Amino acid sequence: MRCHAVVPAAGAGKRFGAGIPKQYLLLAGRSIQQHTLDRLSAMPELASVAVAVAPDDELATGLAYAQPERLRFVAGGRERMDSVLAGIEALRAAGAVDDDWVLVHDVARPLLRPADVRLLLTTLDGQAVGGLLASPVRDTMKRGDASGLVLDTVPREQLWHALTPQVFRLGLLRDALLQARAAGVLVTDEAAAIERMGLRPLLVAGAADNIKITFPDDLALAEALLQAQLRAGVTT
Ligand SMILES: Nc1ccn([C@@H]2O[C@H](COP(=O)(O)OP(=O)(O)OP(=O)(O)O)[C@@H](O)[C@H]2O)c(=O)n1
Ligand SMILES: C[C@](O)(CO)[C@H](O)COP(=O)(O)O
Repeated sequence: MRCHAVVPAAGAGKRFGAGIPKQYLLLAGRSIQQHTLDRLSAMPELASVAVAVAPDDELATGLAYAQPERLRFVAGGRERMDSVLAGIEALRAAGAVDDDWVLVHDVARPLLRPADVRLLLTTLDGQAVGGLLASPVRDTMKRGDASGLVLDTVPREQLWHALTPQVFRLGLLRDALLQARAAGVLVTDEAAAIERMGLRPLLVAGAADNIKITFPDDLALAEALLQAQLRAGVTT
């Protein structure tokens, strides 16, 4: 299966509130962005890597990456789905075709295990629709109202945390995202756009340490998880 990667990396990190986009914060001495892009570009299973950065981003191309020749930086968009579409268009302009697979992975998830990428790609090879890494919900889930009072308890059986990568055929994903955008629907992951078409992506259980750095306390957690990954030898 010929597979390319798109890395949405154009976010502002508002929930983190660092004053700079969170992907440029340091994790064990290197930026979150460098960790994520180095892990993806080291994977021969990925034919190319398109990175969608903010149009006014002046940091991305000045950083030292392990394999910079594998990275193609393009201007992202106002929403995550716009950035993913921009990455897809860049892949198409470089020769990718509708039947190729595209793997979409958040730059804010630097602890992605290469073994999980291989598991996802192997599991999906031969699948019709595509799918995503996910992690089963462990806690009891509550829905709260605006004042923080419990509205109800959400049955957690068959509930998953959607992670990334999410992998679909390039043409199908492009159509799905364009249709969602045309309908004014803001999807927060690629699978939701595919689901809008009446299709059912496959959930593939991945490591729970594939966290998305979103809030300040996620950075210390990521530091600890990275050290555990290094000790376990699961970063390559
Ligand atoms: N217009 C956007 C918005 C988000 N992203 C990317 O989508 C991923 C997941 O988004 P999120 O964690 O929400 O990142 P931010 O949008 O930066 O965070 P916030 O919502 O707190 O501003 C991130 O890698 C982010 O860089 C993107 O490429 N383009
Ligand atoms: C794609 C994603 O990481 C799956 O959980 C998530 O939807 C991104 O959401 P965000 O609001 O853009 O961080």
